[in-house]
Parts: sequence; C-alpha cells; structure tokens
Amino acid sequence: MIKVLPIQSDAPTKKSSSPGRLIVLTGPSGVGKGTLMQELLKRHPELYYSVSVTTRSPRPGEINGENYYFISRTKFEQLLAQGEFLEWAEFAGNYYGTPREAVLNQVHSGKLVVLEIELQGARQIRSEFPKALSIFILPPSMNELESRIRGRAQDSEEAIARRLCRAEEEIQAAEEFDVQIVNDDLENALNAIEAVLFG
Ligand SMILES: Nc1nc2c(ncn2[C@@H]2O[C@H](COP(=O)(O)OP(=O)(O)O)[C@@H](O)[C@H]2O)c(=O)[nH]1
Ligand SMILES: Nc1ncnc2c1ncn2[C@@H]1O[C@H](COP(=O)(O)OP(=O)(O)O)[C@@H](O)[C@H]1O
Repeated sequence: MIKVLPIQSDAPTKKSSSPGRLIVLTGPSGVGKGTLMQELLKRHPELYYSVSVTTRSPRPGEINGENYYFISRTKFEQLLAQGEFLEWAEFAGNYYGTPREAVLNQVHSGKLVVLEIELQGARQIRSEFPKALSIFILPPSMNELESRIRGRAQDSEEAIARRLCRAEEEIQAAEEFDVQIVNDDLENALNAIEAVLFG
C-alpha cells in the first residue's frame, strides 16, 4: 500500500525573493531517471538534487548520503512521526522519503531543487506545490523497460517483478504531469529536459 503524508503548501518565503523552484522527475523504475539525473547534475552543478531517505538496502556501489540516506524502518518511522518528510511513500516493500527541511531551505534560497521520486510522492508534491514543475519520463517500450531493469542486474527476481507490475500502473498516470519525455536516446532525452528547465 502506498501512503503519503500531508505536506506544507506553497508559501511565500521571507528569506529570498529569488525564484527557487521544485522540479519533480518521475517515471517507472528502470526508465533511466537516475542516469538522466547524474548527467544533468554534471552539466548543471547549480541544480540541487534532493538525496532521499530509504529503508532499502544499498546496492553495490551506492554511497550513504550520496545516493540515499540508508536507515532502518524503525528510524524511518520515527522521522515520519516527527514530520521530517516533505512526502514519503512505500514502494516495492521499502519506505522512501524526501527530507523536508533541506529541500525547503534550498528552494527558499533560490535554487532549482530536483526530486527524483515515484508516482504517489510526485502526485502529493504536485497537489501541495502547484508551482512545481513535473516531468514524467517514459520508456520507449515495456520490453525495453524490462531489459533496462534486468541489465542493471541489481535487483532480485522478486524486486524486478514488483517494479514491472508497478511500472504499468505508473505509466498510465503520465498525462497528469506537466511534461512527458521518452527516454529512448539518452542525449535526446537530456536535451528535452534541459529545454524544459532552462528554456
Ligand atoms: N516518493 C518517493 N519516491 C522515491 C524517493 N526516493 C526515491 N524514490 C523512488 O522510489 C523508487 C524506487 O527507487 P530505487 O529503489 O532506488 O529503485 P530504482 O528506481 O529501480 O533504481 C523510484 O521510482 C524512485 O524514484 C522519495 O524520497 N520519495
Ligand atoms: N536512454 C537509455 N538508453 C539505454 N539504456 C539506458 C538509457 N537510460 C538509462 N539506461 C540504463 O537503464 C538502466 C536503468 O537506469 P536507471 O537510471 O537506474 O533507472 P531508474 O533510476 O529510473 O530506476 C541502467 O542500466 C541505465 O544505464
């Protein structure tokens, strides 16, 4: 079951009048969100990437504090009860959440802040922050999506099945978002995202 916390709505900031903004990058697991994000950050170091908190185990090569903050379920539930998440969801058996304070501070200081999150969290951000720009990344086909998830070779069969099942559902929601971009050729997809972010 997916659960999402209520969060604060767009509020004028006293700290800065510069146009900070929330950018939501969403789309099914394996579509290439992480890859696109890495490239975007290389090209635009001025973007602020929100590092999420998760109860999922680290994959080989993942670094705590860089890819995610990896914590226990008990700790996650404690932070949740303290209202520390801007949004959160349960996805494929694990909790994921966006740290509230860090993100709002960055937006208020005028940064473009990118959240790379799944559908339920993206919906919540959209409804609470109407000025957020939301981008839905689509795969060229379901076959290609499956081969990307398998090609990554970092998930169990069970985790792959859960991601594919969820992907079907997520793709149906693509039209809810401001912009849809197909990640077929990586360079083309990057150019399309840049056009949306920077005009
Ligand atoms: N709602 C929400 N989703 C998140 C957050 N962080 C990551 N996700 C999403 O959770 C899903 C699973 O992420 P992950 O376990 O890293 O698997 P992957 O997307 O297949 O690499 C992906 O769709 C992520 O975009 C978060 O803070 N909040
Ligand atoms: N445009 C693309 N063409 C081919 N493979 C891609 C493309 N974008 C990403 N991939 C590959 O697909 C796999 C899943 O990408 P990843 O960024 O981990 O997806 P997500 O973060 O959405 O789960 C990775 O092995 C990545 O190298």
